[in-house]
Parts: sequence; C-alpha cells; structure tokens
Amino acid sequence: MPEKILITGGTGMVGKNILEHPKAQDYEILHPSSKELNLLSKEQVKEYLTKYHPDVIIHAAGLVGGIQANMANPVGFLVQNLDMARNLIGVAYELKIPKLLNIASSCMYPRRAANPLKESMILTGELEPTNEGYALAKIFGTRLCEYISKEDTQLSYKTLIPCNLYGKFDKFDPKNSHMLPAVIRKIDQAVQQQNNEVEIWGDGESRREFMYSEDLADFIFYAMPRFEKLPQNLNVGLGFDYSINEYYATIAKILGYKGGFKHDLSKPVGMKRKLIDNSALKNFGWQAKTSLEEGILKTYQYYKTLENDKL
Ligand SMILES: NC(=O)C1=CN([C@@H]2O[C@H](COP(=O)(O)OP(=O)(O)OC[C@H]3O[C@@H](n4cnc5c(N)ncnc54)[C@H](OP(=O)(O)O)[C@@H]3O)[C@@H](O)[C@H]2O)C=CC1
Ligand SMILES: C[C@H]1O[C@H](OP(=O)(O)OP(=O)(O)OC[C@H]2O[C@@H](n3cnc4c(=O)[nH]c(N)nc43)[C@H](O)[C@@H]2O)[C@@H](O)[C@@H](O)C1=O
Repeated sequence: MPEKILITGGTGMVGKNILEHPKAQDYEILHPSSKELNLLSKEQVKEYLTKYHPDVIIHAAGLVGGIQANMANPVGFLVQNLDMARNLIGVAYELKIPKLLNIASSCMYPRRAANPLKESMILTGELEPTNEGYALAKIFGTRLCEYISKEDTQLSYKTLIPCNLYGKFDKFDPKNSHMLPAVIRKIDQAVQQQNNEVEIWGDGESRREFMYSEDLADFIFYAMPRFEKLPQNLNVGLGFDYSINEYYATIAKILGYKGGFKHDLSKPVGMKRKLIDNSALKNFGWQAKTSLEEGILKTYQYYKTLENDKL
C-alpha cells in the first residue's frame, strides 16, 4: 500500500508543484482546497483527519504574500497562519498521525543575526517588523512540532525552512506578490508598452535567496523516504543570494528589456539580507538543480499563459 499523504495548500504555488512532481504518483495523495477543508475550523480539521487518517501530512497552506501584503495585514498574517498551524498540528497530535512536515520560512530568523542563518538561530533576536506577524506564526508552528516530537517519540513532526520561493503558479499582482514575480510582470509590461523606465523598490542593495518552487517539491520527495533522518528543523535554500538590482538586471536580460531603472526609496525594503545556511541540507545529501536563468524563463513562460483576469 502506498503511503497516504495529506497536502494542505494543494491549490497554492508550493502545493501545485508538489502535486505535479513525477514522484507524487508513488503516493496516495489527498489535497483538499480550503473550501473542502478550511484549516481555520478546528471542527473541520478534526472531522477530516478522523475520516481519512493520513500517514503523513505536508502543511503547505497559509496566508502568504510579499512585503507589502504582510505590512498591510499583520493581524491576518499572524492570526490565520497561527490558527491553521494550531488546528492542523494540534489535531494531528491528538489523533496520533505519525508524520508531519511543516513548511515555515526564512522570515522567522532574527533581523540582525549574522548570515548565513543557521537553524539554531531561531528565537535569538528581534524579528523583522515588516513580516513579524507571519514570522511569529511560523515560529509557533516550528516550536509546536519540536515539542510534539520530543514529548511523543512515536510522532515525527519536522519543519522545513525554505528561503524565498518563486515559480509556476506564483502570484503576480503587485499588491500580494513577492519580488521576483512582481519584477517579471513589471518588466514584461515595460517591454509590451515600450516604456524605458522600470521602478525598483528601495535602493536595490538588499539581498535575497530565491529558489525555484519545483526544487522545493523535489526536496520534499527526496526527504519522504528519509523522514526519520531529516533534522528537526532544516533550511532548504541555495547557499547563495543576489542583490535586488541583480535580479532586475537578470530578468531584464531574459525578457529583452533594454531600458533603464529608477530607485523608489519610499518603498519598503525589509531585511537587508536573509541568506540561509545550507550545510545541514548538504549533509542530508540534496541540492537544488534549477539555475536562476532557467527558473526565471520557466516562470515567465507560465506568466504568459495567464489570462489577464488571473493576474
Ligand atoms: N512563496 C514563498 O516565497 C514562500 C512560501 N513559504 C511557505 O510555503 C507555504 C506555501 O506557500 P505558497 O504556495 O507560496 O502560498 P500560496 O499563496 O500560493 O498558497 C496558499 C495555499 O494555502 C491555502 N489556504 C489558505 N488559507 C487556507 C485555509 N483557511 N484553509 C485551508 N487552506 C488554506 C490556499 O488554498 P485555497 O486556494 O484553496 O484557498 C492555497 O492552497 C506556506 O506555508 C508559506 O508560508 C515559505 C517560504 C517562501
Ligand atoms: C519569503 C518571505 O518573503 C517576504 O519578505 P521579503 O523577502 O522582504 O518580500 P518580497 O519578496 O516582497 O521583497 C523582497 C525585496 O525585494 C524588494 N523589491 C524590489 N522591487 C519589488 C517589487 O516590485 N515588489 C516586491 N514585492 N518587492 C520588491 C523589496 O523592497 C524587498 O527588499 C515575507 O513578507 C514573507 O512572505 C516571506 O515568507
């Protein structure tokens, strides 16, 4: 019998990349949308998990957005993400679901911690204010998994800490999107409209580590048969980063934009740098395969398939 996996967030970017991965066929996968299973309702979570009792849960659901969405709605980002984690992880624990993989984020590292950010640095300092609510919820889920795995050794609840992600099924609208899809949209529009100036938020000197989402899906299927060996908390990133200016320049090259750039210093910039340490990931025996250029091209091709009303 194949292992039965429940994926939350199966309609999102990470979830869809997991479901599209060739190794998904080796498992029986349940992937309810939020309409079928609203994680904000403890009753629904209990009913669903009691009915289906999966062997593994991959928690990839959340309220997710870029810096501006986080700043505009800190209450939602804190409360919804915390409630989803509390209901899902809490009920899984009550029902003794054996394995759970919680997806956190590099946002939960302290804003002033030295880079590269090691797993041991969680809760060692003040958080970045632009996404503090979201980070607190992610820390809550991460610690809850740690406590459960310690308290009941029959249960193995682990956390992955990905860097920024991008790829197919990303969000491209300027209010909610992360930097990379936002820039693909901006530069594509400039090319289409023959504009010669694109605006960069901030001075462009901040640095980010962006991994192609398909690579995270690949890591998850690498980790599944090795679940017991997976560290309690594991950074999943590339081991290198680029400045925001470099991302704009690379996207411009791939999309054929020849115009200039202007920095808007009134826009939020967030963390100066959040490069995660990938030594434990390397020891675990995996590394990302997609180059930035290849990932941008594939994401751009996906973007061009979207109808205007889906942007
Ligand atoms: N994108 C990124 O850069 C990064 C993401 N992460 C983490 O990865 C995970 C996935 O992110 P990503 O795929 O980008 O996010 P998306 O915004 O693309 O997808 C979010 C998913 O969460 C689901 N969801 C939202 N609210 C609920 C709810 N109340 N009940 C059930 N499901 C709900 C949505 O379902 P529906 O559509 O049916 O409402 C959707 O499937 C998140 O935990 C995120 O924090 C970590 C680091 C970086
Ligand atoms: C992974 C992590 O990602 C989020 O944090 P973030 O990395 O700060 O978010 P971001 O991708 O939106 O921005 C990255 C950088 O890029 C700069 N930037 C330039 N120009 C644009 C631009 O046009 N749009 C955006 N959004 N940013 C821009 C922007 O000023 C910033 O310096 C968390 O909220 C949270 O969601 C989370 O988990």
